[in-house]
Amino acid sequence: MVSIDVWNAAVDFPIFDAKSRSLKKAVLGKAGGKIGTDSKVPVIEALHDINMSLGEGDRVALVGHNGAGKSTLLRLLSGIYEPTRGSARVVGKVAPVFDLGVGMDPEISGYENIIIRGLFLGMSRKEMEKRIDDIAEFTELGDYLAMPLRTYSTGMRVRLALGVVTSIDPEILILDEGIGAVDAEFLEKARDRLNDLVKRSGMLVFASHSDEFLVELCSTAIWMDKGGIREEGSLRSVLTHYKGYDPFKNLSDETLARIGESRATIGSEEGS
Ligand SMILES: Nc1ncnc2c1ncn2[C@@H]1O[C@H](COP(=O)(O)OP(=O)(O)OP(=O)(O)O)[C@@H](O)[C@H]1O
Repeated sequence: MVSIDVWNAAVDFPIFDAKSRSLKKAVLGKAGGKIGTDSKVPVIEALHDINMSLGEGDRVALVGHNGAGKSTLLRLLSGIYEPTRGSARVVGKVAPVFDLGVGMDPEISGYENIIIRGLFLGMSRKEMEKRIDDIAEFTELGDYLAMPLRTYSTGMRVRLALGVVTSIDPEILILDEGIGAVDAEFLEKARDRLNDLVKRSGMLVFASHSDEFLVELCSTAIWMDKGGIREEGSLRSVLTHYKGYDPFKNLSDETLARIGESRATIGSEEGS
């Protein structure tokens, strides 16, 4: 069973080369965490007072303005950052997907990169070798897979990376929104694979600004604001409060049917 528990966690970034004199006059902007100037070195409070408890089957969306702390929280949950204060316990193997291109080498072939990227995401070489034909077919890259990655266009790299990411069996899948950058046509093709990936994984935490993606993949949401958790609950109600309107109302009938939602207002849920 997978689980993530976070108790009163905070993540600070001390900034050693900032001009603290001008910082003291600054007012708190809309984007970004609080910049503390009490100590000699200015400190960005990227996260504060984070408490959360996630379990098997959770599909959690992280939403919030630029600089609200979504990526920092994902890195905390992946074990890349240690909390400055408080603690975090993660049970399960984490596959962090922050940047589809991370872990790829321009000098080796597409085939070799498939294996390397799979290893980076916690798979074994044998497991990746079993999947390689399926990934190759999905990418539609043909003979290019034998060429060095540096000969690929950006879109071709994304196809390869998405092929690998959607082939793994993660216990805990941590996704940052880079995936939104993929072209629409290929995304349509990747959608079912992404959905299968999420179904196979024990837990998903996904930060994105794209409603379309969030409604496809997530059921609950956490709204991050200035480094803290402002609201948590069902995806539909949190998105409605965050956006000021119900984004589910704009979805096509086909999408609503696929995710098992109705066009009805969320009034009843609000009252519960
Ligand atoms: N490595 C770092 N060094 C210093 N400050 C950082 C670092 N990473 C993030 N921050 C700060 O932490 C705060 C939260 O940033 P974070 O990247 O987590 O936000 P986000 O919600 O993911 O934003 P976006 O939607 O723009 O990607 C911001 O104020 C940012 O300036």
